[in-house]
Amino acid sequence: MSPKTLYDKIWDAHVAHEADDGTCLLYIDRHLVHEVTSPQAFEGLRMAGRKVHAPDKTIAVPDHNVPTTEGRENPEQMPEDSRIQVAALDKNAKDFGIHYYPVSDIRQGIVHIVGPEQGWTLPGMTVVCGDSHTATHGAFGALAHGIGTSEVEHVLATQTLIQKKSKNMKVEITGKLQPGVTAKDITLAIIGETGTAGGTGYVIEYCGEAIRSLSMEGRMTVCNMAIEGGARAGLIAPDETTFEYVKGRPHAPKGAQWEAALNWWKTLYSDDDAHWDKVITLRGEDIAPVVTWGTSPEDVLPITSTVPAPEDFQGGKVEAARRSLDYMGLKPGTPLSEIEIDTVFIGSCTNGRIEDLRAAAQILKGKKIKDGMRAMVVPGSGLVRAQAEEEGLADIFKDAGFEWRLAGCSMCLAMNPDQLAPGERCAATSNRNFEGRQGRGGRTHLLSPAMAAAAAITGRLTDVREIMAQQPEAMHGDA
Ligand SMILES: CC(C)[C@H](C(=O)O)[C@@H](O)C(=O)O
Ligand code: SF4
Repeated sequence: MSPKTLYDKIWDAHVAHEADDGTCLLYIDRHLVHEVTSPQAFEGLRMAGRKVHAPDKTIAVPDHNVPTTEGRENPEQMPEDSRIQVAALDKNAKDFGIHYYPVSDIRQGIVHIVGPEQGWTLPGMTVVCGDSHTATHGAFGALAHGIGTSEVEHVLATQTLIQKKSKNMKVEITGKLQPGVTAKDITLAIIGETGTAGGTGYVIEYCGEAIRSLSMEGRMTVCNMAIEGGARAGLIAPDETTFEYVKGRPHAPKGAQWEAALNWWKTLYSDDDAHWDKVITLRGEDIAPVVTWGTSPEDVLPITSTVPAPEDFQGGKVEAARRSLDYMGLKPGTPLSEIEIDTVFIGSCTNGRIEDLRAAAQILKGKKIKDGMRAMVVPGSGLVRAQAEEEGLADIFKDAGFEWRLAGCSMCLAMNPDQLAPGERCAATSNRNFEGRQGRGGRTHLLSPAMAAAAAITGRLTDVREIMAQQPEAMHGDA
């Protein structure tokens, strides 16, 4: 048998039919659904008089539009278009008999946090959702990617998807990370290296010692941004860390089925002599805590750098940088650590998990946010929120001056009441920083939860290691 990559193995295990031109019909194991990209798909089924083919493999949760303040069960809290989408999901979930976590359910949250948390996402699966950050689930060694609304309808109706195979790309992060450097810094640093188009046409497998040593939360952060690097999906081969995380989750296999699943999962790795179409290697030791300065995730630099000048770039990027700097209101040569911010957002499917909250709280413990700062923590799910309360993290945030919100996409995108006003500048743990992403005229700097916490304290983009130096015990933490 010829050697295969992990992607090849999962792909081959799911091909139901292959046409002469290489187009395949793939079987889909899990279909995640949210309120924004599903209404027309369900409407299509209704019009055709069809059912959902595999309701037991279809999981829905409202997340993008929902307010994150108390009392949100009251539909009056939402603008009309959001209210219509959430009400449609409520009705569709009931009418079509799919799994559903309404806002009143403690398990509600961002779809990419809920899926893994509930054990819906498992190694070796194909996972799709009408959402580009479905890549997150690749952290389990699942082939996971976003689909469009017409494909949502196709998967609902048939539990299959028409796909062409992508090429194989390996991104290896060798060695160990320096203190203060996190999964978010890794994933931003990779995009800084490859650009937002570097992964176009590929499925990326992340590997190497620095990736292996990440928790599942960290691995999800890395895979979450595969799409920002242009890739179809990101993958990490499952290992003991994965199995440990999955074991005992509500929808994970149990007993003899667990043993059988584990036997298969242990075969899910890229063979030594597998063929790679593209390989990128970074040294873990070389990665610094980073922030973005522009309006693309590839506009990333170590926090110790200065704002670049358009002339530092070549080709089309010169004009793009000029426009970015103009929109961001930044002057070339300004130290990044002198950029003042007025808003801090900790949350999103990139960094809204328990470990992210722990990392931020570790920096904030016993400290206050800068006067006048608007700072919010939006846990990725109701269960993350409950756990953070139990661990005392919520109190650390609240004592520091943060708002402690209910779960949802929130300020990651401006589709709900949590938005930036024009000209406001936000340190955000989310994954996109394009113009208007967090509100019209809003300015976004992407960074890790620990870096966001540091910025909240000082009121400017800040090297988290400065704060860590004042609290020596943190230097040895894994945050
Ligand atoms: C609304 C949804 C379709 C969108 C996506 O696909 O990514 C959103 O989640 C985002 O992050 O921009
Ligand atoms: S948290 Fe942000 S990136 Fe993630 S699904 Fe929601 S809007 Fe998209």
